[in-house]
Amino acid sequence: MSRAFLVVMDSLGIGGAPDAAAFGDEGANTVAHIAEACAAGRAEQGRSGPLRMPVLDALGLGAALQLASDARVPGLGAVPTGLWGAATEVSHGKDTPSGHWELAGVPVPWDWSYFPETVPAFPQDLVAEVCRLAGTDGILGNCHASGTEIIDRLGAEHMRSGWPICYTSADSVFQIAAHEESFGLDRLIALCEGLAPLLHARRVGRVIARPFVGQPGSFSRTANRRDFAIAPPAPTLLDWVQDAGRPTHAIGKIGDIFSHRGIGKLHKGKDDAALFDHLDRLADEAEPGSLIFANFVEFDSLYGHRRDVSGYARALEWFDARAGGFLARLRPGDMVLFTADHGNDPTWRGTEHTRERVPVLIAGRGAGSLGLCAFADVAASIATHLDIPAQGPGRSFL
Ligand SMILES: O=P(O)(O)O[C@H]1O[C@H](CO)[C@@H](O)[C@H]1O
Ligand SMILES: [Mn+2]
Ligand SMILES: [Mn+2]
Repeated sequence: MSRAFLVVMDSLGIGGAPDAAAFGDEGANTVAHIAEACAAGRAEQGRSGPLRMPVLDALGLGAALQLASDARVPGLGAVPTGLWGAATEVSHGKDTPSGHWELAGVPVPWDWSYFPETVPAFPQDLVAEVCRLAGTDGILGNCHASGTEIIDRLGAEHMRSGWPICYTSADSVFQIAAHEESFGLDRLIALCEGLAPLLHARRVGRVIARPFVGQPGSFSRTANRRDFAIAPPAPTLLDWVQDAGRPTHAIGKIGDIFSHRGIGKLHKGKDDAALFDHLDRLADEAEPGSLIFANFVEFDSLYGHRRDVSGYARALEWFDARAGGFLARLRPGDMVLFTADHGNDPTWRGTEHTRERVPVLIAGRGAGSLGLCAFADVAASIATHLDIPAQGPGRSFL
C-alpha cells in the first residue's frame, strides 16, 4: 500500500500572493530574496556563494518560483524531474495554523482576533486573569515584540519580580516568556494551558509558552516551547487518514498545530536535525498506507523572524542535502510532497511572516507542471494517493 510524506518547510515562500498588498507584503519573496543575496555575496556567514539546492530544484523549486512570482534567480531553475506547482492560500491569516490547516484541506472560515499595537496591548480583564492564574501582582511586556528581543530587555526584571513576560505579534497569539528555573517550566506550561480556553473563546489562535534559561545578558530560549492552539474547525487530512483506519505520524510541531487531533504517533526532537532523523527512520519503518506529516520550524523561528539571510540560506542547503538522502530511502509507491505554510522573507522589514505563495514539489508521482493550485489541493491529492475519501474544497491534482 502506498505511503505519503507531507513535509512542510516552515516559511519557505516563493512570492506572488495575489493578496500580498493587503498584508503590506507586496514584493516579499523568501526564496528569491535569499537566492539573490547569496549570488551577490551578501550571505557569507557559515556558507558561501550562490544558493545550492540541487535536490529540491530538480523537483521543481526554481520552476515553481518562476510560476508563482515571475522571479528568475541564480542557482535555481533546472528542468524539473518531479511534479511541481505553486499554491495560493485563501485563509485570512498568514500564520502557521492557518497555513497548515488549509494544506490539510480546511481553510480557516473565521477572522482571527489580533491585539492592537498599543501599550498596553492586552485588555485589563485578561491581565487580571494571567495574574490570578500565575499568582502575581502584575505582568511585564504587555506589547508587540520579538521574542528574543523582549527577554533581553525584560528578562532581568522578570527574574527580580517573578512577573511573567506577556507579548504578542502580527499573528493571533498570546505568548508568555518565563525563566525555566526562577519562574519554573511546569508553572509556565500550566499557566498557558489554563489561559487557553479564555483566549480561544475570543478567537486568539494560540497561547504559547516561551521558556528561557541563562543570566542577564545571555538569556536563550529552550526547546521546551509549548503551543496551545484552537482545534481546527473541521476534520483535516489527519482525521481522514485515521478514519480510514490508517496510521498517522506527526513530526515536530504538527501535533500542537492540530491541537493533537488525528495524530497517531508523535515524533519530537530538540532541533530540525533530530526531526530529520525521525523522517529518515520513518522512511524505513512507517507502515504501508500511512501518512507522515512533518514540520521543519527552524527556517522560520531561527532565521526568518530573526531576519538572518545567511542562516536561512545555510539551513536551506543543509535541508536540501538531507532531502537527497531521504529520497534515496523511499520505496516504490511512496509519494513525498514538500511545501510551506506561509513566507518569512528575511530581507523584509520587521520580524513577521510575509504573505506569499508556496512551492508544491512532489517526488514519486512522475514529472510535470500542476500549475497554480490551492493549499487545500495538497490534502485532496494526498487522499487520492492514499486511496481514501477526501472532504472540503480541495481538488486532487493526481
Ligand atoms: O519572536 P518570536 O517570539 O519568535 O515569535 C514568533 O513566533 C510566534 C509563533 O510562531 C509568532 O507569532 C512570531 O511572532
Ligand atoms: Mn509557520
Ligand atoms: Mn513564525
